[in-house]
Amino acid sequence: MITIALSKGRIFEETLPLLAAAGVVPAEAPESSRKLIIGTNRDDVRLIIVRASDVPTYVQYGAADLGVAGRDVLIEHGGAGLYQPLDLEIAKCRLMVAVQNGFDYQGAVQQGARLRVATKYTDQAREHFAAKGVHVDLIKLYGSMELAPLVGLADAIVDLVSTGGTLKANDLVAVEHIRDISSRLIVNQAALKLKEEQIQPMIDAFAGAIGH
Ligand SMILES: Nc1ncnc2c1ncn2[C@@H]1O[C@H](COP(=O)(O)OP(=O)(O)OP(=O)(O)O)[C@@H](O)[C@H]1O
Ligand SMILES: O=P(O)(O)OC[C@H]1O[C@H](OP(=O)(O)OP(=O)(O)O)[C@H](O)[C@@H]1O
Repeated sequence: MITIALSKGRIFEETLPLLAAAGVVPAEAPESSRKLIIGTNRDDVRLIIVRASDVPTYVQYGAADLGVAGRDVLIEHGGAGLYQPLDLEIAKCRLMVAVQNGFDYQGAVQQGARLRVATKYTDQAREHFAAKGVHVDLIKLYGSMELAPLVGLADAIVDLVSTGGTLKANDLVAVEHIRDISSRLIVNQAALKLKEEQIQPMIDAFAGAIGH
């Protein structure tokens, strides 16, 4: 049995065509089912539905053989025990620093001000500001980062931006680009050795589907 860990929403939807290329069709959609283990048309393949940030953990410990996770999540996780054979070029976005319209970010940085930064991505934020020599107090949040500057919780946020619609709707502007993000196929290193005959063809099918 091969177990693939996916999160609901964009990762599940954007992985569907890649699964199809490997001959795998889920028996149901996670949005319309409360089931966390979803069968497929193949007796030897099942999907488990977990939080996006939990996908690397399930694969690291071998509870799933394969998974799909954003680079944002993989960097925070650290990548221990994971083989990352493919950038799937799905769920593309950018990790950025943003502030409320009118906040003089460059001025604050030049004056050496200590900034309060709210984010879910504390490791990447810490590294980014340390490299710039900017002093920050990091405030860990788990979602809706865009709210923090509006209610005085933070001067800036570090969050994902795709269309820019969420920033715009909340009167925020992006001031720095940290990195481009896309999702990767991740594989448990031990599982790849033990189940190579089943897993390698799946990696090859995914690679073919994205034109590699
Ligand atoms: N607006 C976006 N456009 C494109 N890709 C995105 C966007 N937002 C997030 N992503 C990517 O998709 C991945 C999954 O995002 P999703 O919104 O499904 O989970 P999440 O809500 O960030 O995670 P969790 O449920 O663990 O809090 C992210 O890790 C990121 O790599
Ligand atoms: O630039 P945009 O196209 O507006 O996308 C950016 C938004 O997308 C992500 O949230 P998501 O839609 O995943 O919501 P969630 O994190 O609350 O699930 C991210 O955290 C931003 O809030």
